[in-house]
Amino acid sequence: MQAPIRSTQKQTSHKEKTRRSGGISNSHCQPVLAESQLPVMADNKKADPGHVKARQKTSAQPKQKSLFAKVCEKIADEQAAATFAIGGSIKIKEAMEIAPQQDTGHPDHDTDISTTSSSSDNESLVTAQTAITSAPVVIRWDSKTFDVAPKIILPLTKDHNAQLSLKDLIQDCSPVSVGNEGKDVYDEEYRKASKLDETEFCTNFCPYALGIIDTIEQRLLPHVDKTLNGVQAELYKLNVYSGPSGKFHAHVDTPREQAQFGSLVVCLPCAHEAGGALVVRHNGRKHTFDWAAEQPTCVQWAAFNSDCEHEVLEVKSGHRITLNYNLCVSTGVGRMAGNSSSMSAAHIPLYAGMKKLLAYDNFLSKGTPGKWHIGIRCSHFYAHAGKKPTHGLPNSLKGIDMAVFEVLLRLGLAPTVQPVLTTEHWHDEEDDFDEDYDGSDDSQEWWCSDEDMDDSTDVYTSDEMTWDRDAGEIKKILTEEDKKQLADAKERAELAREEQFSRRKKRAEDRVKRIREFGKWVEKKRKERIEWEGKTLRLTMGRGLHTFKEIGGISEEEFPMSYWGRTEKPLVTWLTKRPQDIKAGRSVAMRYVAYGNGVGDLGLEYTSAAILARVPDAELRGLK
Ligand SMILES: O=C(O)CCC(=O)C(=O)O
Ligand SMILES: [Fe+2]
Repeated sequence: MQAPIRSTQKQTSHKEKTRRSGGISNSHCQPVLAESQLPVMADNKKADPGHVKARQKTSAQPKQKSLFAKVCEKIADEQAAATFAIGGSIKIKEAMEIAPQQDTGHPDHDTDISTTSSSSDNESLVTAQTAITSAPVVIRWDSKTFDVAPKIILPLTKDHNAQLSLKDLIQDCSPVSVGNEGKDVYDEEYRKASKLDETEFCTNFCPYALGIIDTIEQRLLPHVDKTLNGVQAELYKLNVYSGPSGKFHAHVDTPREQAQFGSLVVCLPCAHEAGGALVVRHNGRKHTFDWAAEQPTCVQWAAFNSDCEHEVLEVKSGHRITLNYNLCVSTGVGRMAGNSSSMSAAHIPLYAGMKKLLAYDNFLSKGTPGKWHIGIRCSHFYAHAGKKPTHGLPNSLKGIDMAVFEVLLRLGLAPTVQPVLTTEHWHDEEDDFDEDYDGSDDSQEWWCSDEDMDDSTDVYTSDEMTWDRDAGEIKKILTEEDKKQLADAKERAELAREEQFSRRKKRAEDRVKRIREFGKWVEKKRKERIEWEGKTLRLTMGRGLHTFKEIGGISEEEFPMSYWGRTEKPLVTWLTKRPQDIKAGRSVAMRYVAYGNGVGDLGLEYTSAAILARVPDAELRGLK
């Protein structure tokens, strides 16, 4: 078991957790980057770099600024509107239509033909709709009482045995603990539920066969050629939330695998009369899946990106029985990100806007060519450390983040995903400041301390004798000549010491001067942050992703330096605003991991990540 990273982190109170919800409800099936929403793409002809170049001499700067602002705005809009949770409902084939041996879980495709009359010409129109239905769901499980594995078929029939099988199932489930600082704890205030682990039951229910996984793939991972990747749903629990008080407080799922991008909850057809809604929140939006009403005639499901906060509201009565799956990206026959020959990134509206922006030869023209980067803060959080060196990123980028990545890749900007370690620090562009500079004005003191000086001579003298350092002994009583030579040596050493001292002093003074100038620069930049080219604030970025390392009792400030080492400091023009919530979100994710839905896997945590892309200078972009 791994120790929680940054054990100094405080736990969030339940109240605090539940307070952090937004109130805006959004359509959960909105496609990412809908064409109609991007103003800069409206005219294909204008998106052509040649046209742009010809026209830009006259009023390029204001146009470029406004295009830049539009692209930034577009990314923000898309991040705000991107799909983070979807759901659906599948009717159970009428019990009477099912022969006893038909509990295979394979779907039936019913053709439902309806006829409507056209009012204008009396012609009949026939529409056919294929609806998938599910067979009743069968669960067999390890009994604590019987040798033979009992089974339950949902929905329950009215007969007495069926009711008994529900009672047996509930009895054989164990109370669910939560992971808190590496220990299993039962905290019914936080989570009241019971469960069977995946090794204790089996079922005929198959989310692939019912089209659920296809839907998830299209809606939550809508980015690349489908032949190169897929969604893998891994069943890991059966949960029962029973009335009157079954619930699960707001939390973020513990990432169990690095390729995990989401969670799928399937609510089985078993009556729970009221309550038990699943509420999923992301970026101030929320989506509620209230399944009580349609029980028990349907299988209902919800899938969401697992870094989104979610909770199960209190079940008032009955039993809410769910199957829980981890959703992982499977790379199939090749790497996912960017490896698709039939890649659709060029059709993502953001692509045209970015391309047009790059066509301005003075876009990002300040600073050293070849060092320009653009950066986009990811909309989701990612598990950044695991036992394996491979992280699963960029392959497991979620929804809108993957769409942005694909666009940059397609534009030849070689994007990378890097962890954002802190948003607090500002760094100088070129200077390599000492790690131990503490930022205070009296820091000059360190350079004149005695310990700091090297011994510049290997002879220590007194009036009468000499100490030979190598031989380790007093050599002889000194003659007058010796004394003179030693006095000269002492003088030379003194001079060398003074020279060294003033060299160091000068270096330190320069450094302090640069720090002060940098401080002023930071202030200036802070003031002009709104300006489009003023977005060069520096985040501490991890160079890359690491294998997991246990670190206990270390503060958040110490953590990046001691764990990630010296961090890279590219000059980044951010296309996303400095997000207020990134730091809070990241902390929240860490707290939730300490008290999340998994036990014993506290070594993993979420962090915020950013997509950085290097922008070649104009010549290499083919503009000069
Ligand atoms: O049952 C649900 O709706 C959600 C359960 C959940 O959040 C979990 O098991 O982590
Ligand atoms: Fe959860």
